[in-house]
Amino acid sequence: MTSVNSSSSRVVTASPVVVALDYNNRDSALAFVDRIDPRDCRLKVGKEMFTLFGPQIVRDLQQRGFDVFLDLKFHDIPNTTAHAVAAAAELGVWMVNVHASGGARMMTAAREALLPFGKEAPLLIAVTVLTSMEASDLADLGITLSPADHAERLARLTQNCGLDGVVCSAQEAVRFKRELGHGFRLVTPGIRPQGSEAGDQRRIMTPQEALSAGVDYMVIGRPVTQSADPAQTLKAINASLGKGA
Ligand SMILES: O=C(O)c1cc(=O)[nH]c(=O)n1[C@@H]1O[C@H](COP(=O)(O)O)[C@@H](O)[C@H]1O
Repeated sequence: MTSVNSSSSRVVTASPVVVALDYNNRDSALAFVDRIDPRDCRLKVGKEMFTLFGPQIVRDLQQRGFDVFLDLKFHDIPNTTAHAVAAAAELGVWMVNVHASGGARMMTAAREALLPFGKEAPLLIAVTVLTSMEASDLADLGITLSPADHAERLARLTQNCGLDGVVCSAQEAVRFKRELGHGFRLVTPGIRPQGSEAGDQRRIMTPQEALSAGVDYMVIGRPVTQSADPAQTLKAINASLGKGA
């Protein structure tokens, strides 16, 4: 089920897939994007591409009809973070994120910065514990909770600050949906379609497992970007989820 937003070329997709565009070459990134359909996924632009190519790469993707998740994981004093989030909203991105460990005042300032944008405001989510971190990394920071317990603590803080959801591990999805309610969005990396390489991801789930666990948006990078036929790979993932275009 798809519809085109009449005010722009933006296409609204029913797919929960967000393709991570991790490219260091603009032409390669756009060549990939031109092979896929905005009815089949949204796109994530992270620190590498945004640092190399700036806001124009976001506009280039939007002009092709894609919703963009601007994954810059802001973490700063409340005033600076609020202005950065407002700048992302000015750019018209679909989703933007901050680090929950920036604390309640920072997250509240970020949320309040989006109020003037009304219904046009991007979804505002927070990163809990990066999937690359394990208990010993948290212990180095003086945090004695397990990664899952610390992630839940940060997710609760995020919810109390009125944000829309969190980035977390798909392994935490069942617990978070139970504890935080259905409306609180969960965005998860570490998703691998059956038969694709895990690469450096450790605790992986298939798209179907992630959907069953309650994940709202699944970030998938290399299994799609390095596929010989990315459009077909995306269609197969969406079909496996019952979310075909
Ligand atoms: O914030 C992220 O997107 C992110 C958080 C995290 O904890 N783990 C993680 O893998 N990611 C990102 O998710 C994407 C996963 O890409 P693939 O491993 O290629 O599917 C990459 O852009 C990662 O930077």
